[in-house]
Amino acid sequence: MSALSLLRACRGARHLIARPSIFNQTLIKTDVSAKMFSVTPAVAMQTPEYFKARRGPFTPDLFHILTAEKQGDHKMMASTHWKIERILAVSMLGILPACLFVQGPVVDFALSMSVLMHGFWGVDGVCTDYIEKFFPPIHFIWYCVTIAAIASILYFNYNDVGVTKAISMIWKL
Ligand code: HEM
Repeated sequence: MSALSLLRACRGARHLIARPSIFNQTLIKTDVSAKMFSVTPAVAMQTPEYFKARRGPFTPDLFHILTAEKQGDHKMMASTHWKIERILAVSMLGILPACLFVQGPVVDFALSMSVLMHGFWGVDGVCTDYIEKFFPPIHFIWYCVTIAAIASILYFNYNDVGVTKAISMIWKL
């Protein structure tokens, strides 16, 4: 019964697609309401400069000069970086379940590095998109945290049971 009602509702909505004039009217209405509720230039001017979206061109700061960013001297194309991130994410689909069945130094290393690098790039992107503007040293802090995490996990893998064994030990508790 409910399926029938849904079909009827869809049939009723078909005229919306068949009659573009409906959309024109909607557009006109939207335009009117946009004018009614639009922010007046006086109010817009009150928005502090600091909170406005940055569109560039950017003045390179020390961090970008050191990393040769934004000077036409990129070490890697952004698209190549994007592809590497996705290849890693897809390979994690195999690495994570593999840890359930195989344990040892190779899997320990693969699991640690893939999760760390994936997490690093993920949070780094979040920092660039949302935090850097309000707190510029965030990348420096995040790099330090990541280096410390990599050093700690490698130390644990070489000098202790390794991450896969540790996870299975915790699981057995
Ligand atoms: C097999 C497991 C996983 C797969 C296939 C996967 C896949 C992905 C993909 C494709 C993205 C990019 C999304 C986008 O750009 O819109 C992403 C983002 C992210 N992932 Fe994973 N991921 C996995 C596990 C993990 C784990 C274990 C962590 C934690 C260390 C993690 C942390 C993140 C973070 C922080 C982001 C960025 C989120 C954002 O941009 O809002 N992921 N993941």
